[in-house]
Amino acid sequence: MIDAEQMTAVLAALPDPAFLISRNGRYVAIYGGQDERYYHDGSSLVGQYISDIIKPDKAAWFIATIERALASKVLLIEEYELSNKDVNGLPDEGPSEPIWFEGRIKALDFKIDNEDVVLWVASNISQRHELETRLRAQSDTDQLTGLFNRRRLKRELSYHFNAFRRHGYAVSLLMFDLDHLKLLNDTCGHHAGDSAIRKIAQICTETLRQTDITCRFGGDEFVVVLPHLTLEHATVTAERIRTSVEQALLNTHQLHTQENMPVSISISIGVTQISPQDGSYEQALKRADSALYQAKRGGRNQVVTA
Ligand SMILES: Nc1nc2c(ncn2[C@@H]2O[C@H](COP(=O)(O)OP(=O)(O)OP(=O)(O)O)[C@@H](O)[C@H]2O)c(=O)[nH]1
Repeated sequence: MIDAEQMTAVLAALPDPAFLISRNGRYVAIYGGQDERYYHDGSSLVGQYISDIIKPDKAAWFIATIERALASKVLLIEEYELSNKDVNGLPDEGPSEPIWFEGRIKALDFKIDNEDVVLWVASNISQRHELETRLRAQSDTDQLTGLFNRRRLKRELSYHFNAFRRHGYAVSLLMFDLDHLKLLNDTCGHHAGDSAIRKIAQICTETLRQTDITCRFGGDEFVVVLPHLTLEHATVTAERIRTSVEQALLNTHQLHTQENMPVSISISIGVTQISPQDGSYEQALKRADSALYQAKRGGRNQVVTA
């Protein structure tokens, strides 16, 4: 049988810190979590109250989570970020960066010092969290340009379409496509085509606001979502992008049509605004696509509004 002394040693050896915390946020006890590569020594917390040592917004979340665990009696699993700078009195020894924790919180079915208590095990998941963040960013990003990809565009469009319906703010869309990219590829090679695509992405990033959402829709097609921009202003923005591209790519390559007419790389743009008649964002996208088609038919290197 394990004796009391051994039990104390077992609790001290727990790889992750395990806190006993009362309903009103008092640290009743702490066991384990003694590896300074992963954790700060929390022994100074015992007897102190969360509300006295943790910043108010985070403290409120801890107390609400404890209440939830006590009310539900089920195991709660929560992810949160905490730095030793967020907690008064913790030593500097330990990780220098904020830590991402997975908290596993369970109500105990007995009281300590006449108070309801939860067991809160806090595991350092910073490495896993960083990997997840990186993978999520990669799965949303177009590799050639670093812009958002089509998958992320759908999420953004869905969000702004719903926000438009709820709050009624203007949301405009640009859809544009390079002119004569096939000719550029065929004449100067695929690398030249790639670098034209990248240049256009760079112009968008430099021209647009941080809150605008630029995506490579596929191939040589791009979509930009412009929240809080009316059709009129979106058209001005589209024209600005078109002229910037025209100036940046003018005469960069000697291209000629089959009829030996000189051509330069430019973009054609369709512009539209989400309207109350749209049943889905796809309808607005289709409208932008039709406007883009009109721009191509009208001779390319132009903006058409729908
Ligand atoms: N270099 C390069 N070319 C691409 C990429 N994605 C698509 N393309 C090429 O872009 C061309 C797009 O086709 P279109 O839009 O019909 O051709 P276009 O010459 O731009 O003609 P217009 O749009 O009518 O002006 C195709 O030749 C594709 O192979 C890419 O990532 N890099």
